[in-house]
Amino acid sequence: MEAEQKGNNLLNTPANLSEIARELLSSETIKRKCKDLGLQYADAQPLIEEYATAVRADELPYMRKSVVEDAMRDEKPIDRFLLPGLYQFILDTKKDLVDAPNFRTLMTLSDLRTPSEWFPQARAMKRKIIMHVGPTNSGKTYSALKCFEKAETGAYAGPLRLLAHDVYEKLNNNGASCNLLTGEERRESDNVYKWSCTVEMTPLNRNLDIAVIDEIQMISDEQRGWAWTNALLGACAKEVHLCGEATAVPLVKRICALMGEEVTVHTYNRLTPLHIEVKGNGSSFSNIQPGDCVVTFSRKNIFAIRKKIEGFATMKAAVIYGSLPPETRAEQAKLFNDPNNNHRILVASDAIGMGLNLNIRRIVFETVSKFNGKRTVPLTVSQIKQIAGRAGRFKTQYPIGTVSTLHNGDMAAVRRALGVENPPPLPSAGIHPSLEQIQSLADELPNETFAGLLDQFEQLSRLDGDFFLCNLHQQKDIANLIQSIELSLSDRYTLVNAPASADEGILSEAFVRFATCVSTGEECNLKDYVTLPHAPAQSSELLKVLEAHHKVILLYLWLSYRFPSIFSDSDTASHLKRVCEDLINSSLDKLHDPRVKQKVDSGKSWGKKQFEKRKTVNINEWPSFLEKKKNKLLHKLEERESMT
Ligand SMILES: Nc1ncnc2c1ncn2[C@@H]1O[C@H](COP(=O)(O)OP(=O)(O)OP(=O)(O)O)[C@@H](O)[C@H]1O
Repeated sequence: MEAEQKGNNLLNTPANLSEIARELLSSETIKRKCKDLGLQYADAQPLIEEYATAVRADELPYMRKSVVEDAMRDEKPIDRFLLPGLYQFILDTKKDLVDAPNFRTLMTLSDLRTPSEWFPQARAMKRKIIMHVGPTNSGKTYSALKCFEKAETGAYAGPLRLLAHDVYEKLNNNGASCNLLTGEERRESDNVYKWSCTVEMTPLNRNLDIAVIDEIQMISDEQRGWAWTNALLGACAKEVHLCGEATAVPLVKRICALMGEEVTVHTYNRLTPLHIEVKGNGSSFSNIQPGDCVVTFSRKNIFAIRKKIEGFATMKAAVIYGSLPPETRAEQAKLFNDPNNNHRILVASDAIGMGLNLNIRRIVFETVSKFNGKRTVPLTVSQIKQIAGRAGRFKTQYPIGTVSTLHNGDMAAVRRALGVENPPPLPSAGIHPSLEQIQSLADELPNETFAGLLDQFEQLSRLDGDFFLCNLHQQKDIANLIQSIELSLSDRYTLVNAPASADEGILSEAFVRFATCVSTGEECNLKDYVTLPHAPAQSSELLKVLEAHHKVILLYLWLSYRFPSIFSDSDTASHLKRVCEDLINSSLDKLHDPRVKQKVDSGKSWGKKQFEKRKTVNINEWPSFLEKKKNKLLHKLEERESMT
């Protein structure tokens, strides 16, 4: 199915713009949609050609040539991508041809060309927009946070729970009281009017002195960009400070111009020098030294590289990757940063790019390409800069950063990327359907499933060139997963936007059960769904299971704030979260044990086999499963002893 999907994407993605008319004319989706509109295909063909010509000539404000080229580079199925623009084109040029009765209503409902009007409270204010832009380690966030600290009321919005916690703790330690607001956790005190939040949780309805929106370049993120767009458009603050890459400046200026707001830009330079080595490390880990961070992009590679490095060095290596809970990442960062600890080396993915203070002497890229979900592609200039920039942090043990690669042949790509002065500006900002928009669509299309409504929304939505509709794949997958469960539209909307994915076994199983509790209104006890083992995981596969349990616990906590009477046991959930994090930490430590590593790598470990079987075992059965396994091993030992 997945292969088929990939195949289709490639088939529907032309190599260059001159081929789009041909692609549109041969598209089954376009043929079907013309029929839905009551358009004879013979009438539609010349229109499609005219539309393709207008796109190529960059004449359509709602379908800019640069945005189409970006979509082609990302291998998006171009017929579906161009469809909303085609609707608009037909409506503008030949509306008499269209006779589908509810087409016009649907088009009005999915008119997303003026997102700034969605936030009237913010539009009624006179806001100052101040951008702090510069490379990693240039002190831009530091400056914005100083203003936040001094303000009476305000919000900091960051991309990660870890960052929100960091700012919350820093401010409270400095005597500037601050609340914490993330999807999974709220710590609020009376008479405290400053919030440190994850960006999705930014309090948009409060009048504030200041809002700091961190990592503003994420406004173009395919999945989460909408949260930055909403924060930028909707923050009711007298001063809105935006920190991030300079690539965001033109887009932010265009969006602010729509609102009649001026933007002041402060540019920062790196606070510490960044030295690029002359050649790579000859494909060998023998030269890895204290303070080095080896960067690679798969979890499997991270563990394999750690094993190799520990084979050469007497030191241990800490590890950081995306699916580790942020708390564990912070714990591993602490081990690495502590000069008195033996974890003097770090093996990490690009998860180090944001949110962690790391005392890195040298970044060593093990590879300069990364799998993008479809295929392996070279790292972008921005990715290389962001990762390399983590070396050499101001006022730390290593004030001069160094960058290198494992393989000599990769040095040229790194040198080239770091030499790019002005990477291409961001093309557009993400947006996301609101509950009200989906509700109106559902009123028009009462027989449509929720995933079908999202599909319709994607196909009908009309945007201008500065905005794009964020990827709704994850939401559609969850919507399909829970389609058979009876739920109100607003509960379904909440659930599909939960921070979870439908393709992770343990998590999706728990998701269905949680959604069932929402449907029946029955109280949900987390202990019925998560039973943690008593001992750390002994293989990286079992560690993965623990990571999945951590996600289930986080999902419960997230739901406990949306459906408090159903997911009411947040104390137990918080307790289990800590236990799970401790287990993950000690598992990472256990995996240093050479005996265990050997077993894992030969693929014959006790842990791996157990995991294979565990795929069909309910998580509640883990302890008894372990017990059975232990008895079996004891029995084998007894047998062996009796033979000798
Ligand atoms: N004026 C300053 N005085 C003391 N420390 C500073 C100052 N400016 C920056 N720093 C410290 O330097 C480090 C980098 O600053 P900051 O996090 O603001 O950089 P940044 O440009 O936002 O980079 P990143 O994207 O990596 O967060 C931080 O540890 C910060 O506390």
